[in-house]
Amino acid sequence: MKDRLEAYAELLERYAASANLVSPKVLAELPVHFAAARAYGEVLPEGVHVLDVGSGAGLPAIPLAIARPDLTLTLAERRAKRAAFLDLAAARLGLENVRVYNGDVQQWSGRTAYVTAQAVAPFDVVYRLVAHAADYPLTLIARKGPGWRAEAARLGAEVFHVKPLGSGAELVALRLEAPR
Ligand SMILES: C[S@@+](CC[C@H](N)C(=O)[O-])C[C@H]1O[C@@H](n2cnc3c(N)ncnc32)[C@H](O)[C@@H]1O
Repeated sequence: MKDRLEAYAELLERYAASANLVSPKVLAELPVHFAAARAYGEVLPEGVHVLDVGSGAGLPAIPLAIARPDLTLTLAERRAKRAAFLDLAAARLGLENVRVYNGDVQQWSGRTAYVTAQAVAPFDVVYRLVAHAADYPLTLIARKGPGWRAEAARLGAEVFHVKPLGSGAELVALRLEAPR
């Protein structure tokens, strides 16, 4: 069977323009994005559920689901064409650990203690989107550029993991022990 990451990259290339998925720049840098997605996995314990907010074309959630079949992931994406692509990708890649929620994550009715959100909003804004669904301690993970420390401070969250990803980006994980 073809490598699943390679198959995902081919799907992205095929549907990127028609479904308005990702820019040509992201397509050209896919190996960097796949490496970043693996870094999320380093923070996540065995067997947990993860809510990925604003999954877009599936970064980091699809490569993460491929690398970590022990995780169960909900991919929340409000744009219908992107959600349809996520459904298609999960089916073609045989990702039984992926569920797609097509809607605003503020209406998602599940519960979770692990949230990822890449290129969606500052940490404190993402927290407000998911607070209704949070189990505590709650872990928030994102790839960030400069400025994230102010976001963490606004939230009063503990920063427990920072990993440089190159080009000034860092993988950052925050923990909230109780609701804000
Ligand atoms: C800039 S894209 C980033 C996509 C992907 N995470 C990435 O890193 O390439 C942000 C995505 O978040 C989605 N989004 C923003 N707010 C959302 C919400 N409240 N509920 C669900 N999806 C949301 C948008 O539709 C968009 O597809």
